[in-house]
Order: sequence, then C-alpha cells, then structure tokens
Amino acid sequence: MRSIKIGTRNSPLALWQAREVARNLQNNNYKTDITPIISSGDKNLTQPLYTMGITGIFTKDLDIALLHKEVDIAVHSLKDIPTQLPENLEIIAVLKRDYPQDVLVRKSTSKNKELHELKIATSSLRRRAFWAKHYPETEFFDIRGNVQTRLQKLEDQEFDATLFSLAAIERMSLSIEYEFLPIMISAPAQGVVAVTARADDADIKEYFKDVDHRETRICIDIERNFLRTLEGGCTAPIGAFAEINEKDEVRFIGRLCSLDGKQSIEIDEIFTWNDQDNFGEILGQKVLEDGGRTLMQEIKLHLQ
Ligand SMILES: NCc1[nH]cc(CCC(=O)O)c1CC(=O)O
Repeated sequence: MRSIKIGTRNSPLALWQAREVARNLQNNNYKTDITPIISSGDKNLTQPLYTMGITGIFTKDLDIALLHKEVDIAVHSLKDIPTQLPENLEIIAVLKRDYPQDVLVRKSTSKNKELHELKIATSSLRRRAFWAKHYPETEFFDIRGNVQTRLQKLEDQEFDATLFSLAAIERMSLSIEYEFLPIMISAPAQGVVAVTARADDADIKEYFKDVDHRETRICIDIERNFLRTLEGGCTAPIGAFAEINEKDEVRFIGRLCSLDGKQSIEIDEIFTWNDQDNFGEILGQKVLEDGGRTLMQEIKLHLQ
C-alpha cells in the first residue's frame, strides 16, 4: 500500500494538526509521511491561479501542492479554509471538534484590570467587533504571527491581553491562564481540523470515510453555509456556532456585527436537522432580511 503524503503549513499548530490526522490513519494501519510546505508565491505554473479559483492566503500553497499531486491530502484549521474551494478540491474529512471557544489571555502585569479597561491585541475583525459591542471604549492593537509569537508579543508590548482560540492553546499544551468570554461567538468552523484532497482521488476518499466525524460535519456545514450566504466573498465580523444537544436537535447561534460593534444581528435557534434542507443558507437569509444586507454593504464599503 502507498504511504499517504500529508501536506501542512510549517507552524507548530499546523504540524500538530497534521500529526493528529496521521495518528488517525496509522490507527487504521495506513502509512503516512508529513510534508511541511514552507514557501508561498510563484511556483512554475502553466495555468494562472485565478483560473483555478484559489483565494485563501493560508491554504493557497497547499491547494497548489495537492493539484500538482505533490501531496495526497492537506490538513488545515477549517476556519482558515475559504467557503469556496478550488475546483477539484474537496473537504474529505473533519475531525471531532473539541474546543470551539475564544478565550482571553492577559499578560502577567494586567491580571487585576477590569475587562473594559483592557487594551486588546487582535487582528481579527470578528474579535474586535464583538469585543467592542460590549466594551465600546476599548483601544485595539494589531498582532500577527503564530500562537507562540503572539504570547511573546503580549509580554513585550504595551497591550494588556489578547484573544485566542482555546483549541490552539489545548493543542499546543500551553500552561497559561485563560478566561472564557460569554460575549464572543466563535468563527464558523473554529476548533475543527479538516482534511482536503483532490475530488477525483477515489482511493484517498475511501481511506477517510471512517475518519470523518458525522456530528462535527453536520455542524460545520451549517456554520459554513451560513457564512457563505452572508459574506459573498468579503470578510466581515461573523460568528457561527452549531451544536447537537441531548435530544438530537441542533442549536445554532450566529451573529453579524458592524465593524465598530454598534449594530448587530443575532440568531439563536433550535431545530431538528435533516439532510434535505440547507439550514445554514436558511439562517443566513434570515439575517440578510433582518438588516444584514444593508450591514454587509456598509462593511464592504468600509473595507474597500
Ligand atoms: N486565526 C488563525 C487561526 N486559525 C486556526 C486557529 C486555531 C485553531 C482553531 O480554532 O481552529 C487560529 C489561531 C486563533 O484563532 O487563535
């Protein structure tokens, strides 16, 4: 049997996620081989990128490696994968979601401040807007880089706190203090590891049939269809979280917010799932009709 070539970005979090998928495959007696893809930019392509519909900055290089058959699968944080995949690529499996929440991490010298006093470092439109909705006087700072770099910047720079995905903290086994934030709604598909592959690779798709986690798949389909319905190719402060309760119903919470957090449209619904209805689209349409269309136009104008 061939060894399955796993493509991944080179960050510690990405490598952890790739190893997690490898562990899953090894449990089913498949051989694996992890290939970190470092470079971005030009590879010698005969076909222009735009004709392949490649958009995501985090996923682009791995999309190309897949399409060139340099790797058999790619592993990503699903929240980094655009709602529109390049032609002939598919999400063939998602792992069980564990930690979807955003959490607050303070620097050691800011432990005693009130939430509304904190200077917050985050480059996420969603995290800024949702935070500003509750604490409108907040001063925000940009922060980029992987989890470890961001923690170092937190200690070195003038801001008090930053927001992380709890999944990232757990996966990196970081022993840091964090606080849950009921004011946040996580990004669509946050906390979920996804595997992409070529849509016509029947062997690979067969290997992953048992890996795909059904409940997670149901929830992320709703969240991503909600996002796709709202955004129309533009990034905006959008939160979406679906979960299946003890009665086998789906609870969905979603939010579209203006960039400054002053206006927001919320949705909180419980429904019985079936595979005929596109609930994500139905819920997204609801938000659009409830003032979301105007809000999205304003956001697009601001971001241009
Ligand atoms: N924004 C980058 C990013 N993409 C995926 C994760 C973490 C893993 C996940 O939540 O799926 C992170 C870091 C973060 O949000 O703090």
